[in-house]
Amino acid sequence: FCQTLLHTVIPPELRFAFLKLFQRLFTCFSSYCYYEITEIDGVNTNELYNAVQLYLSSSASSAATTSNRLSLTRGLNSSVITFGLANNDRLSDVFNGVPVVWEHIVTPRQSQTFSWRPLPEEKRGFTLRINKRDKPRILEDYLDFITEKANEIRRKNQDRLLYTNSRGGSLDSRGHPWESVPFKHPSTFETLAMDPVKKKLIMSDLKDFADGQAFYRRTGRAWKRGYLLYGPPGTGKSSMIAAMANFLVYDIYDLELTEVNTNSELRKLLMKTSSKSIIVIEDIDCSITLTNRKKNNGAGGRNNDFVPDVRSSPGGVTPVDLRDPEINGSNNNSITLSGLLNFTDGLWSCCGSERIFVFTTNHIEKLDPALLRSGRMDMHVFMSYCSFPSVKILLKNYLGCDDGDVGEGVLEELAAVIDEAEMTPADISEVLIKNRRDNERALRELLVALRSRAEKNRRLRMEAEVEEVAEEEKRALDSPKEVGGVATGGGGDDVEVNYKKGVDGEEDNGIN
Ligand SMILES: Nc1ncnc2c1ncn2[C@@H]1O[C@H](COP(=O)(O)OP(=O)(O)OP(=O)(O)O)[C@@H](O)[C@H]1O
Ligand SMILES: [Mg+2]
Repeated sequence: FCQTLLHTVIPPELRFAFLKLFQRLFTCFSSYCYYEITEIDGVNTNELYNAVQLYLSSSASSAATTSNRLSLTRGLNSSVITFGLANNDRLSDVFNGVPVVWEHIVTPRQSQTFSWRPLPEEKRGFTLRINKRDKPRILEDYLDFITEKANEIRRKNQDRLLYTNSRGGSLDSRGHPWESVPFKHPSTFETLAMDPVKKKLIMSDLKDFADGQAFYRRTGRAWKRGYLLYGPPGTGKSSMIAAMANFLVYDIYDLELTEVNTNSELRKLLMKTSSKSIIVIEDIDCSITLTNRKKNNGAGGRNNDFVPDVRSSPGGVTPVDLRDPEINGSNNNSITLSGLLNFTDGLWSCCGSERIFVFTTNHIEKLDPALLRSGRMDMHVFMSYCSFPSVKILLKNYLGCDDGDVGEGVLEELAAVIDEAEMTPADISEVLIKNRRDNERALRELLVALRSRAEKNRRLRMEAEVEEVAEEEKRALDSPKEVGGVATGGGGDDVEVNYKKGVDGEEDNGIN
């Protein structure tokens, strides 16, 4: 109305000045402030515009039931469809109890101004309207909140990625040492068969970690956490990593140590990982060989060195043998234990933040104590053979059987035999998958498998006991009589651990 009045009453040469004056007056008397966030800021893309668009998409999706017109988009690398504000539409929002209004304004671009890159034909922008008296109280916090929320949505909308360094040290066209594929592993904590108490403990630990930015800053600790998963093959170590990634919505970096030749290469790989990620070294005892630290101490060489395993190196050739004292002098041409430890908790480990390191092994007793000492791997998680609570989870996953669906007798029999059978969740899954069309048959077959495995274990144990007694008798006959009753300490430095025991040989509940 005002503009029409302006056009008819005011002469053209005075119109612009009048318009300016009118706008000033309007701003003075209006109780609102207006902020324009344009899509293109000069020639650059305005990050804030993208952030607002994403942030409003979450509000728009909830308004989808009431609004007639919304825009829909699906980003590159994403399987999620996002809602958005349609052109020249409005949306109300409330932040800290303060109402604000967003308007999406799209106007045709007047004339193509000179630019190094082609500009879109439309000028797009958001206008934020805030009450003047609320502005100092919320504006900055609100924009920070929007940026943070947008990052979170962006991450959730994008498929997570599984990275690998299987290309060796070579870089891609963007100078990146990691290759990636979309990560779509379906394992979750719900499907993971393990002791529910242990599971809850791990989940709350992960949650505390993800929410712990303030805690880590306050205590001066790098925002990272280390997990060591150990146990027999097929007990769910890799499945647990996938469940962790799905739970936290993190990317995974699967580090193939045999492809890394030097400590500096390892450091570069670390520097190229993003935050909110899980860095995994699987089967750490197989991918590298640990030289005996104590033995090397006297030799003058560096004592805490891993050597890439000859068997797993391409062509069976070890890049540099650190056990050779002549080569041992330089630490630049091979990967060492100290390099690996620096990787996990040295100064370099905190470039970036919110990262989880996970090592897995079938043989914890083969690992260097330096890797196991407290503070290095924050949590040692023992993945055990299938227990009674775990088998119930598998029955639910594979057969859809809840507690009430399985007869009391069958449950009792399962409980009686499961521990002695020492079957892994992978073994039990196989039996259940094969018979999944017929629940009764599946349970029958499972009991048969468990009983036969338990019987086999019993026999093996008895044979071992007989053998041990025979060995002891033989030793007693062979050894000269002990004088003075002083026993000498035997054995090496190795810490003896079996799957039922913790690192120190004490009874272990599976989590240290
Ligand atoms: N705890 C578990 N819960 C559910 N499924 C499991 C579990 N453990 C193993 N499985 C099943 O067995 C298969 C192999 O498990 P997974 O690869 O996680 O074992 P692993 O401990 O990593 O073995 P390895 O030590 O050989 O790497 C998985 O595909 C999964 O279906
Ligand atoms: Mg595995």
